[in-house]
Amino acid sequence: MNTTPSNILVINCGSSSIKFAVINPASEQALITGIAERLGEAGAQLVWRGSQQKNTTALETADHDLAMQAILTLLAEQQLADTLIAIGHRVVHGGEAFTHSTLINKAVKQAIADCQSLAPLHNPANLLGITITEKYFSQLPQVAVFDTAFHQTMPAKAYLYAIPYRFYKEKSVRRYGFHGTSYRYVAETACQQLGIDYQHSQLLCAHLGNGCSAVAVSNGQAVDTTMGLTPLEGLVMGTRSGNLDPNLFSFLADEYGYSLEDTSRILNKESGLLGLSELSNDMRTLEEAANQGNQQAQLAISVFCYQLAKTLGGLATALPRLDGLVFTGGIGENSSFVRQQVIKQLAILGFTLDEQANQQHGNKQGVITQPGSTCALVVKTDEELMIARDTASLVNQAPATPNH
Ligand SMILES: Nc1ncnc2c1ncn2[C@@H]1O[C@H](COP(=O)(O)OP(=O)(O)O)[C@@H](O)[C@H]1O
Ligand SMILES: CC(=O)OP(=O)(O)O
Ligand SMILES: [Mg+2]
Repeated sequence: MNTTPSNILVINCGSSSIKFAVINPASEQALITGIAERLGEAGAQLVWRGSQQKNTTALETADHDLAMQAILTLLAEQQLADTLIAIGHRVVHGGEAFTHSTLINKAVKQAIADCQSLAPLHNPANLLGITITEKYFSQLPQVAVFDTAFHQTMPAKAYLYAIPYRFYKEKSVRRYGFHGTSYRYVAETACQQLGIDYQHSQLLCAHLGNGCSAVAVSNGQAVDTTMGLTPLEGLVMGTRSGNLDPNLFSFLADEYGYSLEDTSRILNKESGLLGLSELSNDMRTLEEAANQGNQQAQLAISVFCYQLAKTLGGLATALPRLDGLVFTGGIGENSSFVRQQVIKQLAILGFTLDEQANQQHGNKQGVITQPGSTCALVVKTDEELMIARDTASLVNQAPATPNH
């Protein structure tokens, strides 16, 4: 094994999980990937994969701190701890302060903390991940890679809400957009696959995971997107409602006596596919139930697909032409049914599905439309690789000592 330190530890710290990967930036290979999940509950566990099969270790009721210790022990056992040169973190909300990834110092941590209320499901956990890794890897530089950064090229007509302008001037209330790290990766990869120049490409990309969003990318720059001030706006998601009438807050207050907090929780955690189906936030579970005749599961999927197609149609107006529609994220990469429904609904944009290719690309990359159709394709996202690339490039330019 090459013992010269050269690898990047990538951390995506969520509210109940820590996803991690060790990636060699030269070969772009992941040497280990894993997740410490169900943190804070009974049944917390560490699931990881090196060069061989999947391994699972029970963590009892570990919190984030204990989980990080377990990850560190694992990396030491796998002889990877001493090969690290830096740590890259996914940070969901960077506000207007960050247009690119950045080395983490005190001021950066403060700026991330300042955005906590704008991404309450994500930023507090991301910051916790940074604080904990600083404790265990105090000698290593750390980098923050923001979901919002890619969208900072949007023009004002796309990012402003039609509310009194002072809210933008005083508190930066605007549309930010998320999943930018995924979009940078899939948009570039799609262009490579289609043999077109990224800097002169016109793309729509839909990242459909637990959170779902879409973006219009013109000449390599984001020009409009669906998520907003927070990751609640836009498409129907696993547990998030996406777009609705903001008067719902006062309606539910009058009718049910719900506080702002109650309705906010409902819209973020109890809505979307879960709320409509009253069964699950997981598309796989819903597709199985729908196939067995569960009508609410069928309804939830049809709302998801219709709203997605309608929104993509709207986003297409931000582009002068359309070179490709990219599906990515767990649903985008795996659900041939969702892709089929969306492409059919978008016939007006010149899409004709290749049914066989769509089925075959169940879990692969490739074009899923017929020759002569507007192109749609599946690209497997790799946010971890993007984070490793950004981290390696910032660390290579930076002074050796971190500035915590
Ligand atoms: N084979 C599949 N068919 C349909 N949906 C799938 C399939 N595999 C994964 N998914 C869905 O992908 C979603 C999770 O996406 P993922 O990108 O892994 O989430 P996260 O945002 O947490 O990273 C879930 O709704 C899951 O059901
Ligand atoms: C911003 C966002 O929704 O992220 P995720 O899909 O990881 O929940
Ligand atoms: Mg994801």
